[in-house]
Amino acid sequence: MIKIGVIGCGFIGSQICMAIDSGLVVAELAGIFDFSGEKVDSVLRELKNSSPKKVTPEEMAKSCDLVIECASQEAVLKYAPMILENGKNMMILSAGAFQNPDFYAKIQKAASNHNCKVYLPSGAIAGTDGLKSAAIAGLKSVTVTTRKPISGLIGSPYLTEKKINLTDITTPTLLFEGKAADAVVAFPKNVNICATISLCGIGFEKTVVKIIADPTISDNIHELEVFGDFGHMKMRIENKPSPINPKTSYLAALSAISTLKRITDPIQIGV
Ligand SMILES: NC(=O)C1=CN([C@@H]2O[C@H](COP(=O)(O)OP(=O)(O)OC[C@H]3O[C@@H](n4cnc5c(N)ncnc54)[C@H](OP(=O)(O)O)[C@@H]3O)[C@@H](O)[C@H]2O)C=CC1
Ligand SMILES: O=C([O-])CC(=O)C(=O)O
Repeated sequence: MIKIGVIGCGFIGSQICMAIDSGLVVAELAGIFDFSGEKVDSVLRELKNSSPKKVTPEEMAKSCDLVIECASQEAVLKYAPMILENGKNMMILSAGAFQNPDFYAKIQKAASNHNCKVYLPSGAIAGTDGLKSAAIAGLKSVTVTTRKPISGLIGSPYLTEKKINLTDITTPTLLFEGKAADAVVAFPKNVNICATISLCGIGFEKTVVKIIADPTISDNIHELEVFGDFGHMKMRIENKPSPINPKTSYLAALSAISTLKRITDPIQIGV
């Protein structure tokens, strides 16, 4: 059975651990890690059938077959090269780390040299299948518009930098419009989806991102609009936020679990 290590025991990490523990994903939960010992202990208390070890990412890189990052872009930068150089596969949720082209190239080289795979789930969006197919023929434009309630945007570095006080916002307000490369740095915990879209489509420099703070909604709403030789595509998704981390949509955790099932299931269905 494939041995899994999980870095990050917040919303997505805990959902992944529970999916393995319940048998929904047939794998061994071998190791878990988080900055916070309390979050690790909280996951351990929930588990009924698994007894993962509390280990460091360095130890996971030796003892696990697949390490799942569901922590932060910093965690990807810090641990992904080392894990791949140990010949271990990875799943990465904090896809915004790939906005740095040198880092992307480093990861590509490490995975290729060590014969391992890096899986990026579609996360909190839909439409990556169509976008990837459309990109083969050439794309004219890709635009992502993200609307989040105030609670889902708190703490973003861009707000501090621009001295934007979210409590002053009483109507839907465009906070950011620019390229995906800047969006994933300005809102590192909010628009990792834009990194995934960039990688499937026309890249971080050409993908246009709009981020709207909307005090009138309770869902995380993402819209994708693509023009290209294939035609025109529109996708809109209204995501329920996680009850424990309102920045993150429930679908992001489900997508990670679905990707894990695709990796571990002997029968592959669909894309
Ligand atoms: N690809 C996609 O579509 C999506 C990606 N995401 C991204 O996935 C990641 C996980 O999301 P979620 O579970 O909701 O996040 P949470 O904040 O709920 O959990 C992340 C946990 O990882 C910890 N952590 C962060 N950095 C490190 C590190 N370097 N080493 C060890 N632990 C670390 C955090 O600690 P602390 O709180 O102390 O920082 C926290 O306990 C985030 O980066 C998020 O932005 C989320 C939604 C969609
Ligand atoms: O979960 C979401 O709605 C999107 C998100 O936070 C991200 O892409 O980082």
